[in-house]
Amino acid sequence: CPFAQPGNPSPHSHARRSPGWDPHYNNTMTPGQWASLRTALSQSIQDGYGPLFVRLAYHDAATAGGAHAQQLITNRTSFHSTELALLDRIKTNFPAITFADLVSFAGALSVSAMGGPKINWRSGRNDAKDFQDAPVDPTAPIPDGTENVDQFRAHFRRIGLTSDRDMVALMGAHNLGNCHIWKTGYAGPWSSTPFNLTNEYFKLLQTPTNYRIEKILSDLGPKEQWIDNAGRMMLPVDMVLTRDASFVKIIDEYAANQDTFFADFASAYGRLLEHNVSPGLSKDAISTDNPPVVAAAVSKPGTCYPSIGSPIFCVDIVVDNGNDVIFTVHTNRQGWVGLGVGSGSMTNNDVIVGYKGSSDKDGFQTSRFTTVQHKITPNSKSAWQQIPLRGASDKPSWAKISFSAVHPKVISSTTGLVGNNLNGYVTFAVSDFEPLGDNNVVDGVTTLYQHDISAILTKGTGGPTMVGNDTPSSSLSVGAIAGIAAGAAVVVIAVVLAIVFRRRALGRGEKVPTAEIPEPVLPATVQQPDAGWMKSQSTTKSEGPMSTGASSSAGDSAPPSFLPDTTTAKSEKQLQLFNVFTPSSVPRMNEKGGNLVSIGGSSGSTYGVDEAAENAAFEQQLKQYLDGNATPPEDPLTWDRAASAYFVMKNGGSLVSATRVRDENFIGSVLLAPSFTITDLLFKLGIERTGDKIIFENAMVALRERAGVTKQEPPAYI
Ligand code: HEM
Repeated sequence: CPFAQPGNPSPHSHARRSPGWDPHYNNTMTPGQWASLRTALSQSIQDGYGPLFVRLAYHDAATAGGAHAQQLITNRTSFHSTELALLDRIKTNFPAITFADLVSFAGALSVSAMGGPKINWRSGRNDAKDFQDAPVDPTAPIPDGTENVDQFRAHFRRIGLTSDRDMVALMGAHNLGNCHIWKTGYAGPWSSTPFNLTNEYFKLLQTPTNYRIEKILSDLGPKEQWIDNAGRMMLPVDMVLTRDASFVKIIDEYAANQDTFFADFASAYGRLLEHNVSPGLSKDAISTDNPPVVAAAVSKPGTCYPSIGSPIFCVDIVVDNGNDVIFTVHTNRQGWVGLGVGSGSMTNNDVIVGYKGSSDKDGFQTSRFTTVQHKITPNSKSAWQQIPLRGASDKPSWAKISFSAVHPKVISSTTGLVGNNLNGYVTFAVSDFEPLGDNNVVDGVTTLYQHDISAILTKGTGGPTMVGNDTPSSSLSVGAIAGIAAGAAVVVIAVVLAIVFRRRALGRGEKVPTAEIPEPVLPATVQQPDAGWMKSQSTTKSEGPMSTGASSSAGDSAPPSFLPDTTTAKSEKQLQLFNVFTPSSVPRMNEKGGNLVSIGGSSGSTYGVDEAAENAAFEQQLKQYLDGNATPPEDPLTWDRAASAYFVMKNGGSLVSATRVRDENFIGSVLLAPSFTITDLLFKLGIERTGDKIIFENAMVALRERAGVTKQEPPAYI
């Protein structure tokens, strides 16, 4: 029996194979089809799927021996759902390939496409029909990252990789990709180049003392990972490698010589992908050449800070309609953001960084959905805005915040910037310092960056130059920023942006006094729509294209206090949420119905049920709304319990799996409100740049087409 291999934890599964099992798969793909498949996959890899494919192929091989892991394939709600859904789609164009081969080939191709070695790859994997049909126990556990040395070795031995070299080399795949807090409770990338395979992972493992424990809270429970100053992480299991003399020797070897790592990786990954594969494998290797250029995916956007390492935040600066300079910050951190804008004489008082515990849970306290546009008025010397970042730690953690300042031509009365003779700089500062409770105090800045403002104005963006760097508990103050800027002997607009990490989420190993983290105020019961409130919101004038009504313009005025957790605060949050879907500036879709908001089409997992029926039901409902024959649910609070759309919003991270977003019935919520760009929405809904984003984007475009809504999209932010 080809499957009765030593270490197979469930040899009896062979006996349960259904009669239709044909271990001898005849590949009927033509060379031309292989070439087209490479092109199709390359495109997806370029879009960021590479790490997902590498991991998927590993899990498939590790659980079902390359015979199509039914655990993964049939369970479309698994955390591999994004990439599986994509492969599903690709597969329809390549009926001659088995899904097992497709999964495996995608992994192999991704390795070389992302700068890694060529994998010697052969086709011939069979598709199992169901769990029983899979030759290896498909319920074999996938390691979760907390394994000790013995468990780690045992895992690899079980899948036929017995040497320490194999194991260490394979772990080098963690140079790629990210941990996703909503999938595993861990967060962040291991390396500075998550879309390029290099030996950086091993170099980093050579100095484990650069890492400190980071506590992360999410719905998946408290986790501990390791993090360095650049925001790169290591799982506990990665660190295990540094605690075994034999592993350490190999780490040193790979760190010193990338070629050695590549050779060993190619060998080990190649064998892994053939683990337990029947003798039906073709003799000829299929080329895994044709590597696409993925560098673009890595370098976008060019304004991420720090410029190497895990992006702590990325800033887009665009000149909008000639009047505003809009700073948009994408951050993968939670907490609060403070922004100060002023002339060269900024003082601590000009920059307010606030800290008021944001919700650790889903709910209206989270501002994931908040896009704040802050306008700096012509005569203001300084202004500020503080924004609660999305507190929910169970979602992909990118948030987007926009600030806008009036064009420096206008600001010139206070800054001295005149006309197009703009040779100033915009200075950014990133901080992970901790402000003092609710006191809104700036007490440290870690990293400074400058933007050449003339580049911003003439080209729409300026490349960042790092001008200062300090340790996390830096003594550099905002005053120091102004000093550095002034020292550059140029007229300066200092934009100080401080990101305050919520201590509870990014514990830095310290316990947080509970007093600093007020619990979220969540509605105890479903609130009924408040007709009066709705009415008043719908007449609110929007301040700008990205305004949610949550913005404030400040001038030199004293900063308002933080929103208390009162009814007012709650209604403010409601407003923010509401505006996500029905910005008041948007013309009504039709006379009766207003803008389409959330559609509570389906809830729970939609995959595996009758998709066609669900889609039909959705269409029906959509039509009703558009025709004005039904009114969409108005109060966002009611979406909580009612709608799957709400899942996206409320439980977004944990439930935004591709399974859900791929189905148009699910995303009806997103709409028909043309003022929202898809890009905006992706951030609001917590959808990351890789798989989910693409699927979601496509689905939204399709939906819009059907609804006849046209909207020009700005270039993608990330
Ligand atoms: C004991 C062994 C291993 C453990 C415990 C482990 C654990 C993990 C965990 C917890 C994640 C984060 C998933 C997420 O949050 O999205 C991850 C990601 C990843 N793993 Fe592993 N892993 C192991 C071995 C491997 C191997 C052998 C490979 C491939 C050769 C691999 C490739 C990857 C890749 C590419 C990612 C990033 C995926 C993405 O960007 O979504 N891992 N791994």
